[in-house]
Amino acid sequence: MTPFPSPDWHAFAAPAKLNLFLHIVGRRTDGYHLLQSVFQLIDLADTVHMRVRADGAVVHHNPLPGVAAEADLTVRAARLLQRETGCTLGVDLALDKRVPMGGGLGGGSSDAATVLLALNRLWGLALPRGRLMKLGLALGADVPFFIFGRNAFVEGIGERMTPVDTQSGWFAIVHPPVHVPTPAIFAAPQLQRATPPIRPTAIDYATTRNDLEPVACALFPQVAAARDALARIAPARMTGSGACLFSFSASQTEIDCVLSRLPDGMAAFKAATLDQHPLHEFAS
Ligand SMILES: C[C@@](CO)(OP(=O)(O)O)[C@H](O)COP(=O)(O)OP(=O)(O)OC[C@H]1O[C@@H](n2ccc(N)nc2=O)[C@H](O)[C@@H]1O
Ligand SMILES: Nc1ncnc2c1ncn2[C@@H]1O[C@H](COP(=O)(O)OP(=O)(O)O)[C@@H](O)[C@H]1O
Repeated sequence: MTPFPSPDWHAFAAPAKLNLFLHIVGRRTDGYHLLQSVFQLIDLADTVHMRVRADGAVVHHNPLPGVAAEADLTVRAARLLQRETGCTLGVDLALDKRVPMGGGLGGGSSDAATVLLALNRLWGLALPRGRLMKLGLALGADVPFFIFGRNAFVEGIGERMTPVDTQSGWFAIVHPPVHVPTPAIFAAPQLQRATPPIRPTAIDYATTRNDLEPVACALFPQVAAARDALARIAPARMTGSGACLFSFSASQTEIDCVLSRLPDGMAAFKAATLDQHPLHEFAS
């Protein structure tokens, strides 16, 4: 449902992602960690509502609790695009937030990517996809993936992409009641930082893992408890730097069964794989 039912407003999806595995394979001289990961788009999505303004203003109509309008990645993405292109148009923004924040599901990055892709069209900029991806990296390491718009083997800090075919299916996603700060996970002395690099490949759950998971579980008992609860029922893995955990199956019935067996009161939901970002055609 659009909060602003008017023909001038347009609604765009911003899907979440899961990291099917995440290996830390090294560190850059600036301290940022080099990763290898398969990023999977899922059908859980925010909706970003936008209306073009002629006066150049960027106005956020419903800021998120705890995130000032100017700090919101949607506003930052629109302003970055104005600076880079000299575009004199502006935009009204409103968000239907469905992707849990700080869950390792990339919701904020996806909102930013959707703004870049949609304004590329609404402002008539026609920037190539590669240029939008470079711009996006300045907003967050996950943004280039969403602009790339296909499931991918991702390297570097998130800027190198190889498309991969992933298996279609369903996820049970458990959301422990804790905010995991990404910097604390990357700064932990016990983090495994030298996993041998692998070649871009289809996901093999048996030979891959999330290197950030043992650290998040050690520092945040709620993550460990949720992982253990899910792992008692089905294979469980953390996404990103946490806090969410997931389990995959090609069978929706099996995932419904997993969800029904979780302990009462544990926040969890179902999501399906996506093959492609809904706005993939907005850049070429
Ligand atoms: C690990 C991932 C996988 O998708 O996790 P999620 O954010 O989805 O959980 C991302 O790459 C997260 O990247 P990004 O979202 O940019 O991380 P930020 O919160 O900006 O990073 C906070 C801090 O973590 C450290 N950091 C982050 C990413 C990285 N590749 N190496 C790092 O060392 C840096 O110290 C950075 O200042
Ligand atoms: N539009 C947005 N949606 C979500 N978070 C945002 C947004 N803009 C800025 N943020 C900030 O980014 C942080 C990380 O958000 P999110 O992308 O949801 O998590 P993660 O990086 O764990 O996947 C939030 O805690 C919030 O402070």
